[in-house]
Amino acid sequence: MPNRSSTRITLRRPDDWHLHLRDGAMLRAVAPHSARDFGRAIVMPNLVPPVVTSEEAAQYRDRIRSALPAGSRFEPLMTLYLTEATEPSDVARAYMSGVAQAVKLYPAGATTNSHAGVRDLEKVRPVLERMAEIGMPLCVHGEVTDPEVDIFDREAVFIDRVLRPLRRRIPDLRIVLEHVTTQDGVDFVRDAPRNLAATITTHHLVINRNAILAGGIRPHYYCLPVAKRESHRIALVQAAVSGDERFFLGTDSAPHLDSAKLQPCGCAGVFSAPVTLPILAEVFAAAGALSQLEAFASLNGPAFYGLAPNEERVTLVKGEVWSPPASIVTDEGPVTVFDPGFPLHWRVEEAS
Ligand SMILES: NC(=O)N[C@@H](CC(=O)O)C(=O)O
Ligand SMILES: [Zn+2]
Ligand SMILES: [Zn+2]
Repeated sequence: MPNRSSTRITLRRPDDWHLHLRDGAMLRAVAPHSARDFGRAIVMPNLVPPVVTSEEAAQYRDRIRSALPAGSRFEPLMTLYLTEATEPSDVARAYMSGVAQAVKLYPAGATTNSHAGVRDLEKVRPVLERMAEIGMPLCVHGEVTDPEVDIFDREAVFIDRVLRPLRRRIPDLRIVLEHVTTQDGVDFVRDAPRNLAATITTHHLVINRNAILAGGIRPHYYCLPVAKRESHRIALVQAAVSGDERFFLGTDSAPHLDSAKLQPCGCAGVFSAPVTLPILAEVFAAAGALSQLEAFASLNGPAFYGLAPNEERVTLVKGEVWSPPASIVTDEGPVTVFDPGFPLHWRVEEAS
């Protein structure tokens, strides 16, 4: 058990329940960073073109495995990108055969590579009903795309316009509200039955919207859903450290080349995989809740997905302040690593 006052904590190896690994050169550059610290990850399907069918998911899983360091035991858990043409039978086959653990709902236009997503939820109702029957989770990017809705309100409006009606129509559907960013989202999950959960990212536990906009514009803090005001960040920290099994880590580590972020219209995404565990240790320690880190990062996620926690352990050690690399290199250029804006004392102890 993690010891509250100690300078070392040992946990079951954490998993990442929302991760973007991309493909090609980017995949090869980022996969080892997740594989070093995490046991498993739910891998997002928003490639170009997206990972829609069970066959595409199986092929993508092979490409991920080939990008892992030799001997790595990291396990990619695959998701299918829900389109209005998705076949219920293909989804069920992917789940039953273990090729995919979940289906991902992107409202068309809500985020990076979401244009092939869903415009009319009625069209995918047969898929969702089938998923409810077999217990397959639906991961949801929870933002409306209505341009009339203020970007800071898109999650709260999505909950009222889309999630509440969906819960009434298909109450048995298991849902993960991905990268929850608001008090509204936290309350919605807390008040719901146990078949609804939420992931919380590393960066939304650390930054509020000032990080993006105050004192100069900082594209590396721009992601979707966009960070909200401080009271929402505090609500997320409280949910994460509460031990409530419906909240668990999904880093949403979403690498983009610096050349794509640093544009007049830069893309959304924060790359946090290499620094997530040290940052989480700081956040949980500051909240006096190091003892809850294992529940958030290593236990609650597998419980929701019906999997056992990892047998392996990792140890985090508190010591001198250290500086993580500001960026990583890929064959196509650098990718900036999330800077939490505070010093890091914790490190993952290297296996001896
Ligand atoms: N979170 C982001 O800002 N971006 C993600 C997409 C997503 O998770 O919405 C990406 O793929 O870049
Ligand atoms: Zn998303
Ligand atoms: Zn994401």
